[in-house]
Parts: sequence; C-alpha cells; structure tokens
Amino acid sequence: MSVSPQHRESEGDTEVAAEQRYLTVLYRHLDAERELATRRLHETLSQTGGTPQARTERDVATTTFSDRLAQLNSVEQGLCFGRLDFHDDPAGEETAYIGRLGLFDTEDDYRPLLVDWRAPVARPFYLATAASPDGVRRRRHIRSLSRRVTAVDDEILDLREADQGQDLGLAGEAALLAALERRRTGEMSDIVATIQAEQDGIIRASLPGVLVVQGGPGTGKTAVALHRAAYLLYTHRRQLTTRGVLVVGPNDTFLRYIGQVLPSLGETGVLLATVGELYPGVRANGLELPRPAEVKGRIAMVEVLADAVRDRQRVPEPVVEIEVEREILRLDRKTCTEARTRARRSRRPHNQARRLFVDDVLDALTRQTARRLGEDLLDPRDLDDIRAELAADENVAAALHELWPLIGPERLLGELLSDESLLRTAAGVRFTEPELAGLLRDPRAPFTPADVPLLDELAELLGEDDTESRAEAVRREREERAYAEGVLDVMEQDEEIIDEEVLRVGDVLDAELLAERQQRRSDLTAAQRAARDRTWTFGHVIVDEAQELSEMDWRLLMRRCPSRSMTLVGDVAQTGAEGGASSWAGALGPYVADRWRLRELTVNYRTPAEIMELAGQALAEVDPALDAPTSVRSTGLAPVQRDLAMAALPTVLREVAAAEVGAVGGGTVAVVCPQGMCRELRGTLADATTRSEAGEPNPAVLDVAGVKGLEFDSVVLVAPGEIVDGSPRGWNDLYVALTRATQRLTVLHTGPRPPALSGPGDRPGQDGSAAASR
Ligand SMILES: Nc1ncnc2c1ncn2[C@@H]1O[C@H](COP(=O)(O)OP(=O)(O)OP(=O)(O)O)[C@@H](O)[C@H]1O
Repeated sequence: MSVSPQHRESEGDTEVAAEQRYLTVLYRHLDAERELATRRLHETLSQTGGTPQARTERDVATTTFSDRLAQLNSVEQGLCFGRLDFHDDPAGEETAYIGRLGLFDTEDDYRPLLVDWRAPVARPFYLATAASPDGVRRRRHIRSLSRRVTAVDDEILDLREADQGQDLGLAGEAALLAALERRRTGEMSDIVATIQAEQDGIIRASLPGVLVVQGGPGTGKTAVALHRAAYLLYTHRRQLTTRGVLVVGPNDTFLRYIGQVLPSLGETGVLLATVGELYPGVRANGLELPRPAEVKGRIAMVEVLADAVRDRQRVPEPVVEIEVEREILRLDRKTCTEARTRARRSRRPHNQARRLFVDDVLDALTRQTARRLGEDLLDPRDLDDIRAELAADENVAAALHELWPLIGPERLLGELLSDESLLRTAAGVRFTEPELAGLLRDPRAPFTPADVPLLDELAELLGEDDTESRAEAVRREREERAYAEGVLDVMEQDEEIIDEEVLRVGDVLDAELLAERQQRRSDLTAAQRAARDRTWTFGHVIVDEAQELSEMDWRLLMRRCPSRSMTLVGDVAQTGAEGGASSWAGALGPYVADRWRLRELTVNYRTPAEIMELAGQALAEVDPALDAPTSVRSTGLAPVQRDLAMAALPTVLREVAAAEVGAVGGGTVAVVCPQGMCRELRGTLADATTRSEAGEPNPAVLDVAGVKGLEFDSVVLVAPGEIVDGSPRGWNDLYVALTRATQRLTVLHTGPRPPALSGPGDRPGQDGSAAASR
C-alpha cells in the first residue's frame, strides 16, 4: 500500500494515540500493583509481637513486598516497548504486548495485559523474520518517554507485503538505530527493547555448562551477559536465588558503568564484583606494575605457594631444647620429622594438619617427662594431666609455633612477598632474577588485585584454623537455643490459662527447631551472603572481559563455581593483560577440557563504520586472520588524525577536548592515553572537566585498561605510537582504544605514526596545525 506523507503521518498519529491509551491502562495497573505492595508492606511493618512463627512469617513477607516494590519501581521507564500481532492465533490471543514485567488483569480472570520479555511468548518479538515469522504478522516497537508514547515502528513480517516496500533489515531497525544514536550518559542502558536474534540465542541458552561468547568490540557482549543473568534468574528463579549469580567485571569503573542495567530489569540479587573483591575481609587496593601482576597470575604460583606453606613446617637442626618448670625437654629431628610426615600425609590443610603434628609432639614430650618422673609411678590420669600442662606451657607453645605455626593467608603472603629469603626458598628456579625482584615489596604495602587469587589459593592450602570459629559457633548456638527456650517458656506460661487439652506450642516446636528457624530468617539475599563468604559457591557465574583473567584468576573463579555453570564473554583480540588469554581453549582446558560451547557475535552496535575501518588496521596487526565485526551504522564522520610536537600537546588537547565536549552536546568524551601520561593530562584538562550524568569526570582521562568495556560519544586518542610500544600486547591495546567511540574519534600523534594508522586521505602535518579533516 502506498500512502502519501500526510496520510502516513495521520495514520501514525492514530496508532500512537491508540498505543497511548493502552499504555495508560498498563500504568494504571502498575500503579495499582504498587499501591497494593506498599499497603501490604506497611501493614506488615506495623504489626508487632505475636508468636515467633508469626514474626518469622512477617520477616519473609517484608522481604517479599519490599522486593516486589523495588521491581515495580524499576520498570517505570519503558514499561511496555513492543507488541506482536499474530495471524489467526488458535488461542484467540491475537495481540501480545511485551514489556519489562508481566501484568495481569485481576478483574478479568487474570488475562495477560503485558508479557515479560523473558517469557516464551515474547520470544518471536526478538526472533521472528519475514522469512520465518513464527505466526507473527506484525511486530511493533513502541517508544516512550516517561509515560508518553513518542513513536511506533512497525515491521510487517510477510514477504508479500515486504515486496511492497517494507524494510526488512534488522529486527526493529528504526528502534535499534534510535537506541544506538542516543548520546551516552556514562551508564550503560539495557537493550531489552531491541535485542537482536543472535544475541537472543545467547541470552536464552540453557543454564548448565560453560558457554563462551566471543565477539569483537561493540557486539553487545556485556549487554548480552547482563540480560542473560536477568533471563536465568527469571527462568530458574528458585535454584538461582538460593545460590546466587556472580557477575565479574575487570574494574570498579566498569562495574559502576554496568551497575544500573540489572536493577533496571528488576533484578537486584546479583553480586557484581572484580576478582580483586572476591576475598572477603581484604580490600586489595594496592597498585602494581603489569609485569609483577603477570608473574603473580602464572600457574607456577600454585607450586610456589605450596612450597611456601611447606617451608613453614620445620624440624629442628638437630634438636630444640624447651625449658618447662626449670627442666629441659628435648625435641629431636627424628621425632619431629615423623610427626611432620604423619601430619602431611593426612592431606589436610596446614592449619588443620597442625593438630596431628602437635598431638605427636605433645605425646613425645609427655613420655619424656614421665620417664623423668618415673613411669611406673604414674597412672593414665597423671599422664593426661602432664600432657595438659605441657599443652598450656608458654615455652612449649613457642617451640610448636616455630616448628608448625598457625598462620593465615594474609600474613603468610605478606611475609613471603616482603622477605627475600622466604621468597627465594619458595620460588626455587621458577622465576628469573628480575621477576623475583619485581615481586618483592614493602611489608606495609597493601594487597593488590593480583594478590587476591594468591590469598584464595593460600586459604585452601592453609585451611581455616577453625578452633576459634568452632567455639564461637557452639557459643552462638547455645545462646540461640537459650533464647528460644525462653520464648517457649513465656509462651507456655501464657497457655496455662488455656484449656489443658489444647496442643501446646512446646509439643510441636522445640527449642532447637525454633533456634534454627531464627537463623534461616536472615533476610540477606544470596548475593549479600555470598559477598561475605569466601567458600560460597554460586549457581551461575558470568565473567565479562574474560580474556583478561590470569591462570590464577581462573582457579579462583572455578572454585566459586564447582557446577561449572558459567557464561564467559570476551574477545581474545582485545586481551591487554600480559597474563591474559590468547585462546579460550588454553584458558579453559585445565578445568573443563573441551566441554564448553562457543557462540559468536558478529555485528558491532557501537562503533560507526568509518571508525571501524581505522580500527580494522590495528586488528590486522594483532592477527591478520581476525575479522573485525561489521558495524551496524555509519555516521559520515571520518576519524580525524593530527600530527603534532609533544610540546604542543597541552594547547592542542585543551582545544580539541573543548570542541568535542561542545560537539557531543552533553554527551561523554574520553581522552585515552598511555598510562604514564594520565596524571599530567588530567592536570592539563582540570579547568575544563565537568561531571557526566553518571557522576564520572567529563572529559575522562584514562589509559587503555581504564576504558576497557566502556564507551563514549567522542574519543580523543593521544600518542597511539606509545601505546603500541608500551606493552607486548600494544596492538591489542590500540585496537581497544580505537573502538570506544560511538560517534567521533580524534587521534593525536605526538611521535611517528604507527604505520598501520597512516591510510589514504590523511594529511600528516606538524606542530598542532589541523592535519586531516572529517
Ligand atoms: N541489541 C541492541 N540494541 C541496542 N543497543 C545495543 C544492542 N546490542 C548492543 N547494543 C549497544 O552497543 C554498545 C556496545 O555493547 P557492549 O558494551 O555490550 O559491547 P561489548 O561487546 O561488550 O564491547 P567491548 O568488547 O568493546 O567491551 C552498548 O551501548 C550497547 O548498549
């Protein structure tokens, strides 16, 4: 059907008005649900007293209503974004509206008003095509701002109508392009309205097993990973809310950048963390150079740490003398070696095996003392007393501490990295001299993120010294039981005035059970509990920028997920960490052999074609066999490259940054530079720096590691030559830096251009004069 522009406009207006009416109804239901949840929450909170069971039930209800309210609040923006019209649907439901959560008409037999995007019914919204319409006649994207419909975009999924001029490109192309053109705020948005078919397949892939998602820059890996978390929580709610889902990202800035996506999808129970945050009780905020971090990430550290622990299990050379009550007792090498062998053979962790060692040594000292006192005069009770006295003796304790100390991971690692002789003994010939020297540090230095997997490894090797925590657990249990007994007493007294025949509370509920209920009442989410517990194992683990993980990082993460239900997203062409992965098979082989699935993403939604052409030249330097993803859009703006003298950089950068901030009209700008230049350039731009909507500095001055995974409307790349020369993975780094912009890219060369960046059309100049135009 051909329509005149005026006709089309009025037809569009009618459709917008119709959808507005429907949207208004949906918001009315949303408001009603909110009111209901608020009312129930208030009612629950205002109740006091009652039986312990009633209190428990109230706590559960409070959590349920608060969660529901948070979910209802989170879907306010873009509540409904799609509509499917089906051909003769046998169920008689010819239309389905798709949105951020499910809403039902409670007064009309729970008729679905809005279908959750994760429900199977919604799937054709993402998958149907004209060639394979899956019963769908028309897919409509509904765009809205606040509660107002701003546009509708239709696709008729019918090849005959398509022949009549319908555009059958990407699913919801107009809505997709509108989303991609939006200026960036510094916080990632969800893509729930415009998920593409290849992404949908990954989001809804089955839960078990290791799924690797490989894709070039801007292909939506992060977006897909987060939507997969939301999908899995919806589909496997019971299983995953108990064990929790962990999402691992490369650094804090990145976690802040993605932090709003899951809440905007109504999911709050996910733990977002860097590997450096996965050791409760340690804030690993020390800085470290890439080289020592790489050495710490090597798998050889497993043996170094095991040797460092063994090094703490000593025997006397040849004898140690202990003064007890003015007598000298002797511990010889043979006795201690036998005790050590027995303790080591137990294969228990160091702190737990210590009990065996201590037992044997105390036995030997008891025998010695008994011999001295005259064995024939002593009965077993006397021997027990002697042993107990020896165990309590300070000098014996000191000798035992020398031979087999109780030691925690933090102390052992701190001492190992700050004591050259301990480090040399443990490292053996595994590292070169410069590598060893790089590992040594000041004893007061804070832990770094690369230390965390080492602490975790040590925690496994050392085991908890659980003497204290067991005593504490027993004490707590006693207290809880005493409290529960008190509660039961009070309740039974109350009941005495009631009929004797009535079942008493104590008949159905004993103190132990009541105490246990009290514990289960804890209203922390699984994610919150997991964050405090090193030994927590998650129901599913998602890792973003997974190519950056070191071998030691992988060991830690695998420990957190023994079920190996994992989604790992990344791009081996973007690996910047020296100890990061060059291939997925290499990284995963030790844990799952070849039992992992690979899915690829091929379309770049971020970087315009013009910028990708330049980035492709850097990618060819990484590996000529790699293909850059295809850009979904072009802007008509070629990147600008300028050559200038280093001395001119401050002036030129100030000019360029100001111009770019103006050009993106409130959007985000990043200056990306070699690590060593960041501080100086921040100073250069200090006067002109404001804050983005997300509260980040704008322009942000960041090195490549700092922009990994992020995107900006405009990027000013400084000294790419130095970035290439600055690391063994310099070309990977340059590729990352070149692919951060959603609209505009300016490259400022302060030295010779890397050959791959000089292409046709450039006019290299000198000293800061404009060299190439857009
Ligand atoms: N289907 C989609 N609809 C709308 N926007 C999308 C879609 N897929 C991806 N995007 C957008 O494209 C941009 C890049 O996505 P994302 O950051 O997830 O890519 P990535 O593959 O993780 O990139 P990198 O490897 O560079 O970190 C984001 O702004 C994201 O919101």
